[in-house]
Amino acid sequence: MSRTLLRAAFRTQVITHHLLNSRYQLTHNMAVEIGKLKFLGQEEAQKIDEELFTEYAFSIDQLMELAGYSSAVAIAKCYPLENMKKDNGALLVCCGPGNNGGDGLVCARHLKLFGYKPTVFYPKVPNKPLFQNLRLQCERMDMPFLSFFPSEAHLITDSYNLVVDALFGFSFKGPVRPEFAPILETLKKVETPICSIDVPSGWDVENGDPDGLKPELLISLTAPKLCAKLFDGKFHYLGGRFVPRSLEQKYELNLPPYPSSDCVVELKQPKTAHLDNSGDNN
Ligand SMILES: NC(=O)C1=CN([C@@H]2O[C@H](COP(=O)(O)OP(=O)(O)OC[C@H]3O[C@@H](n4cnc5c(N)ncnc54)[C@H](OP(=O)(O)O)[C@@H]3O)[C@@H](O)[C@H]2O)[C@@H](O)CC1
Ligand SMILES: [K+]
Repeated sequence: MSRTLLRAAFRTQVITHHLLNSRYQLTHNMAVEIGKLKFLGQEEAQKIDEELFTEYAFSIDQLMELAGYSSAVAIAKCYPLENMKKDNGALLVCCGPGNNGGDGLVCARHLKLFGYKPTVFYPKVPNKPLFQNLRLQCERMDMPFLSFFPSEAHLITDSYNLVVDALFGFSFKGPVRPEFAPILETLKKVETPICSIDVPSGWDVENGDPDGLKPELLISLTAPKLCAKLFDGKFHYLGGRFVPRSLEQKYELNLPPYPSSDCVVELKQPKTAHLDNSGDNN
C-alpha cells in the first residue's frame, strides 16, 4: 500500500475511534433521571454478572476489586473517620461465603488503607484461591479476625462504629440456613449503623424483608436490585462503575452519570410505597 493510502486509512480509523468515544462521553454526560434507573430482578442481575465475565472478558478479581473499592469509598463519604468516636474508627466487616463476602474483604482492605480499623468476621471461607488470597491480604495488613460471633448485640454496638454487611448478595435464596441465622438475628439488634453491600443480607432479592436488617447505607453494585425499592435508610449509593455502554443499553439500565472520575454516585430515588416487578421505577 502506498504511503498516501496508508495515511488515509489511518485517518479514517482515528476519526471512527473519535466518533465511538464521543458517543460514549455524550451518554455519560447526559443527565439521566434517577426515576428511570432500572431495578434488577435476581435472574437479570445474575445474567448481567455472567455476561461481564463471558462476553466482556472481565475476571472476577477485577470486578470484585472495583465493587469492594466503591463500597469502601461510599462508606468513607457517609461516615468520615474523624467523626468516629469508638477506638479511632473501629468497624466490623461481616463476610459471607459467596462473592458478596469477597467484596467485603476487598472493602475491608481499602477501609484499612483509608485509616479505619476494620475487624473481619469470615466464618465460611470457600476453598478457592481467590478467597484464600483475599483473606490472607487482610491478615497481612494486621486486620484482626473474629473467631466467633457474639450473640449479645450490645457487645457489637459498644465496640464498633459501623458494621459492614457483606454476608449475602444477589444470589441469596431464603430462608437463611441455620449456620447464618443467629448472625442475622444478632445483627438486627445491633444499634450501630449497618452498611449493606449490594443487598441487605437476608432480604429476598426482589421482595425485601420487612422484618429483616435495616441498613442505614446501601451500596448497590452495577444497578440496584428490586428489593432496593423498599430501602428507606439514610444513604443509597451506586457503585461498580465498570459497565460497558453496550451492556448498559442491552439491559436498559439507564444508569445515572457518575460525577467526574468518582467510582460512586449517590442515588436520591423517589420513594415508592409498593413493589411492581416490572423494573420501572415509576
Ligand atoms: N456484576 C456485579 O454486579 C458484581 C457483583 N459482585 C458481588 O457478587 C455478589 C453475588 O455473588 P454470588 O453470586 O457469589 O452470591 P452471594 O449473593 O454472595 O451468596 C451466595 C452464597 O450464599 C450462600 N447462600 C445462598 N442462600 C443462602 C441461604 N438461604 N442461607 C445460607 N447461605 C446461603 C450460597 O451457598 P450455596 O447455596 O451456594 O451453598 C453461596 O455460598 C453480588 O451481590 C455482589 O456483591 C462483585 O463481586 C463482582 C461484580
Ligand atoms: K450484603
